[in-house]
Amino acid sequence: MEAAIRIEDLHKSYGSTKAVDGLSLTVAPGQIYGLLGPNGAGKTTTLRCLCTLERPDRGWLEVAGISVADDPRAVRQLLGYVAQEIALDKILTGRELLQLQADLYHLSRAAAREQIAQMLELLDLSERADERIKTYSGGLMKRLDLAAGLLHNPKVLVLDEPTVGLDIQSRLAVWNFLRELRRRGVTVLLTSHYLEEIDMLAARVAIIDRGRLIAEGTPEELKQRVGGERVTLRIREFSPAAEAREAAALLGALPFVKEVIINEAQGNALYLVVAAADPLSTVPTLREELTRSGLPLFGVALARPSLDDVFLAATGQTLQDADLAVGSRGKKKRK
Ligand SMILES: Nc1ncnc2c1ncn2[C@@H]1O[C@H](COP(=O)(O)OP(=O)(O)OP(=O)(O)O)[C@@H](O)[C@H]1O
Repeated sequence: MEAAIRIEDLHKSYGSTKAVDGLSLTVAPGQIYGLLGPNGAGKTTTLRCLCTLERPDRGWLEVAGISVADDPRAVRQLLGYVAQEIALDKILTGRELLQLQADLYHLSRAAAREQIAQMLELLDLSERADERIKTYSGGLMKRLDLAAGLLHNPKVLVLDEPTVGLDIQSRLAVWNFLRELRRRGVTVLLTSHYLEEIDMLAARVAIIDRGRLIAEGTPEELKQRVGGERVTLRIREFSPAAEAREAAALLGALPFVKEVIINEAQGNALYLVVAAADPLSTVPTLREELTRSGLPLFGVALARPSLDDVFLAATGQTLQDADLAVGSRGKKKRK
């Protein structure tokens, strides 16, 4: 079957910043595909290259078998793109904005009326459709933005952080909307910071960091690949690095400990992957081992593997920590 989206060896730099560094991925038709990664990982740049808004330095991009470089107009017809920032004319009512969008896409009057009614319904906007956009909450604006992106019935919908900063009611509306699109066979490529969201909605996920693919598969596969139960130990609230290394070597030698990762961003907490049916049963042994070497134990937490563990296993930090690290380095704003 022909892929809905094919990205091969995509490269894009801004000056000395490598935003995307050799990314490849394939999205099957009708699939919801998640791109997960911290701030600055290159997600938006990838989407913008795919949607003809940015020219790649190198690489091959294809939508439903059509080359983005060779036939950008045809690709734009097939695609719907909803950017992270909302740019709506707030003087208009929701319905007027959708009508304007329908005119831009040259929809017939009848088709426009039907599509607009459907989209308003789908995104739970009908009640507010005839009020001016300036009276809408952020969540309502985002939903209207999504409706506008879908008006021309694209086969492939590209969404950049569709739920970031939304209240829970709007997030639920967007999730229901995505599930409905899946039912209708629309291919969706979406980025998110929210691990649970991708875990719940996406058939496959690509985890990217610094412009590179670090893991790809179904959420289940990825979680199984990192395997094991998780035990997070804090020796102290903030442990010196040398002490954390000593404890890691000590605990790493225990037969049921498969892996130890030191999380610098979390006060050198130790993330242990343990082979035990009940991870709680390992805690007394871990504690004894620390006590024997004169080390204290500040805190313990247990968890099943999550997509964040996939990121942690590959990069040595959690997604949230990676976001904070980028935040503190300062991120250039898109013009
Ligand atoms: N127009 C631009 N000019 C200069 N640098 C840019 C531009 N666009 C992106 N970058 C840089 O490229 C890198 C990747 O940015 P990008 O926005 O693609 O990441 P992202 O994963 O989408 O992050 P976020 O989740 O914050 O949107 C970052 O270092 C960013 O500062």
